[in-house]
Amino acid sequence: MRARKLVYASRNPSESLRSRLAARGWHVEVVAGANEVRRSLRRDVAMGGLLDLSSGFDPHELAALAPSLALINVGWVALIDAAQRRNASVRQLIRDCCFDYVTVPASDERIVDSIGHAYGMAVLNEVPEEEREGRPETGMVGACDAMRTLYRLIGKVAASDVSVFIAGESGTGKELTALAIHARSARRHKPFVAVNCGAIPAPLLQSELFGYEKGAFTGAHRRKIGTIEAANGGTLLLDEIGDLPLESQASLLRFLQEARIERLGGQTSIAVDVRIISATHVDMAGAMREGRFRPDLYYRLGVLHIEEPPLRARGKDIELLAQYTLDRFRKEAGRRLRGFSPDAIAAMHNYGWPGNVRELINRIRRAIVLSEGGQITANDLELGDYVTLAPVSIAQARVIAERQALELAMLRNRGRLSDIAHDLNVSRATLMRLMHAHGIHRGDASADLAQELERERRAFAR
Ligand SMILES: Nc1ncnc2c1ncn2[C@@H]1O[C@H](COP(=O)(O)OP(=O)(O)OP(=O)(O)O)[C@@H](O)[C@H]1O
Repeated sequence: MRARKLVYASRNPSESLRSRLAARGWHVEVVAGANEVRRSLRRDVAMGGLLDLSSGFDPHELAALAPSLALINVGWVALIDAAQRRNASVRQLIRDCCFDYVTVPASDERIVDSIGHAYGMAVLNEVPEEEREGRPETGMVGACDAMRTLYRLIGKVAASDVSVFIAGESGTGKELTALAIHARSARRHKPFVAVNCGAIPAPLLQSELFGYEKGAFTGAHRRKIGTIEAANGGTLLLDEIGDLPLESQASLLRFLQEARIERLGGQTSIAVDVRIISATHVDMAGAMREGRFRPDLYYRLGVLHIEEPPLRARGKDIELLAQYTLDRFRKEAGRRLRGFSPDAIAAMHNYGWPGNVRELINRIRRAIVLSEGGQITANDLELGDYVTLAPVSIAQARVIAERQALELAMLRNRGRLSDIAHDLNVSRATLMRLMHAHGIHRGDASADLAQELERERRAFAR
């Protein structure tokens, strides 16, 4: 059994209570002031806390105690006298921070029992490390099948040096995945440089990517190294690659073929060794069909293809991510927050998360600051309308289930048409019809292109 530590904050500690606690296996530390309380608490393990308000803490001292009382890993019990029970600020403090209170005089036995329960609740708040973190070394949280597949893929991809294409809806974690690949690759001690191709005006993109020499154009007062050169030896993430203007696509393709760049206004070509990872939420098949993206560049960029799962397809991971976000930002609340109410959990599962993990983080951070109770509710997340699913007819339920099955099979099989069809036990023609009916384009893209990609990959390998 692990040692249970108890911080006993009192101006007048009771000897008999101390010995009763010791007899029940508690390692008791007696402290008198807010600073001592803070120093004796740990954040990484569950602990018990006994706050003897009846021994006389003034309001100023209570305010100083607030950050310690807000720690989620400490199960606090307050001791108060009858008069304090009528005091509004004491009542508020107990409601916000304590699992229980005992009105004194009371038997030592009663107090020790209450501390045991509070500690038990604090233990429940501990999320097992492996479950909470998913992949601690990548900063990625998630334990669902789709995320486990992603971790495996990241491991494999990191071991090779070919270019990687990451597709996925906005906010699903494409940049985080790129970072994880870099961090686990042989290039990890060299730079990781990210450039958002969609955010830089087209006329400036060439000089941003390739750099320029002094005097290359009006205003070029000194030489500037471009992002490709800045990433030399390391990894370059071309984010929102689907928005890359055609002019830059030609220059990028040339660089990929020759592994050399020329700064604007420069005379010499410079050898650059970078690994390219590109990412987009754009439907690339559509972009190529409409002539907005060069297929030859796409094949070069996408030797390996990763599909980032949308948050709505991650099941229980939604709760893991929510808890992780709350733990990360809870200090912004300035008071104790004891997790999510059941209606908040239900709403998080019912909602479709168009903005994916980024939206989840934003909603929770806003709720941490604005919520007033001890728990974050569906209304705090502005998801009050999603607590119960609107009644659905059998026909609607079929459509929802069908789409879900399609999305999951596409993730499992990374867009390979014949495998998806096999998985779902339908013909390829039926699969195409279903995808069309559900307006699923990305899978369409990866499906058709995966085959061409595979051909290209083989051609490169030869
Ligand atoms: N699995 C995860 N675990 C923890 N945090 C995550 C996870 N996935 C994404 N995030 C967080 O969500 C936010 C959005 O992630 P990121 O920027 O990587 O998404 P993206 O797909 O690149 O977005 P966009 O398409 O808008 O560029 C970031 O704050 C990131 O840290």
